[in-house]
Amino acid sequence: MVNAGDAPPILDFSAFYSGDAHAKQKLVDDVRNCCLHNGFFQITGHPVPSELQRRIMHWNKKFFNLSLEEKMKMDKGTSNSWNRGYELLKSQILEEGTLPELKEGYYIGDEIPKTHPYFINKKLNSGPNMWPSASVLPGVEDFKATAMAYYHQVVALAKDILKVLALTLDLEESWFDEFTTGAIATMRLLHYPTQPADSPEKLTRGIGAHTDFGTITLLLQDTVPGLQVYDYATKEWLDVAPTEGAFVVNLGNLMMRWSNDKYVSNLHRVINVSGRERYSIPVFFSGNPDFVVECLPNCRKEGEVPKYGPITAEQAVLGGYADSYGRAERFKKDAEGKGKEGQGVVAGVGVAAT
Ligand SMILES: O=C(O)CCC(=O)C(=O)O
Ligand SMILES: [Fe+2]
Repeated sequence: MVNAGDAPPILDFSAFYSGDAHAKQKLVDDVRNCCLHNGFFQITGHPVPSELQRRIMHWNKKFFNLSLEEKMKMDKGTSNSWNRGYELLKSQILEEGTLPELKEGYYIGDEIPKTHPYFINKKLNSGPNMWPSASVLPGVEDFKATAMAYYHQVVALAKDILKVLALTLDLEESWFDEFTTGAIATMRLLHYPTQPADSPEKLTRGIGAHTDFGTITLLLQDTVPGLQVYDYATKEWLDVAPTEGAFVVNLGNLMMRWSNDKYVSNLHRVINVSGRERYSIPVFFSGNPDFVVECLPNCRKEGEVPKYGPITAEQAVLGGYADSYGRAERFKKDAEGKGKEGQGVVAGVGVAAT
């Protein structure tokens, strides 16, 4: 059981592959409890090799060590229109009323050539990745190979987690297979610099309180803490402790909507007061962009009308994008107008992410 005030539990996902029906059922029951509670859990015992996790984290750090000038050549705002590449520090405000976020990012996805129907039809985040050149980042070929191997393994794991989610709803394990075929997922390398000592404590965020847009998110943290999940019952922020080799799994807004709000896409945030640089890597699994999401079976009572109408996965995910970036733009304009940074009070929370 997960109770109010409990941090997300660490579940051993090897039960899914073990052939031990009892252990597998226990895993399904534990995952269901988490989905009903706050939509967060951690998993160990998954098939993604720890060596691959270490290598991608190593490249994460090396990437952000590049000069700002080099990173800006891959700027995701100006170098392409399909949301790949570098995102400058302070580009987002996910929590209304807080300061632009102390994080920089780098977006990677499936390597989609310009001849691919997803590129031609401008599907969500679809196109070629933006990589640094070898003269700028020696060993970049290894970075690419590591990033893509990692990406594909995590996407495969996301599909296995969706099999478990199907079982939590008493559906066939294969229930999400059509949705996961041709799925889009986006990974972002993240770097949270140390928070300057003089930054206003109440307004400073690595990433402001938000919920994720997609279906599920699989997050790798390094050893530096900072991620917190909101607990509505106790009105407290719970630390999600970095656990070696583990993925933090959380449900996104698409899954909450799909389940008729039975399952929870929960608020979370990062505040890096550790005095150390923090690195993390979320992979946001959106699903097949054209799949029509409509109240899942076993998520409403007989005869009850679903809360939400049908929507494609792509539309559901796109819905939140504009909000968070628009907010950062408005903030900058406002600050320029007032001639200084740091106006505003913490008011409400954003429903946004990637
Ligand atoms: O860096 C983290 O620990 C969390 C990142 C996150 O919540 C996000 O990118 O949506
Ligand atoms: Fe998030």
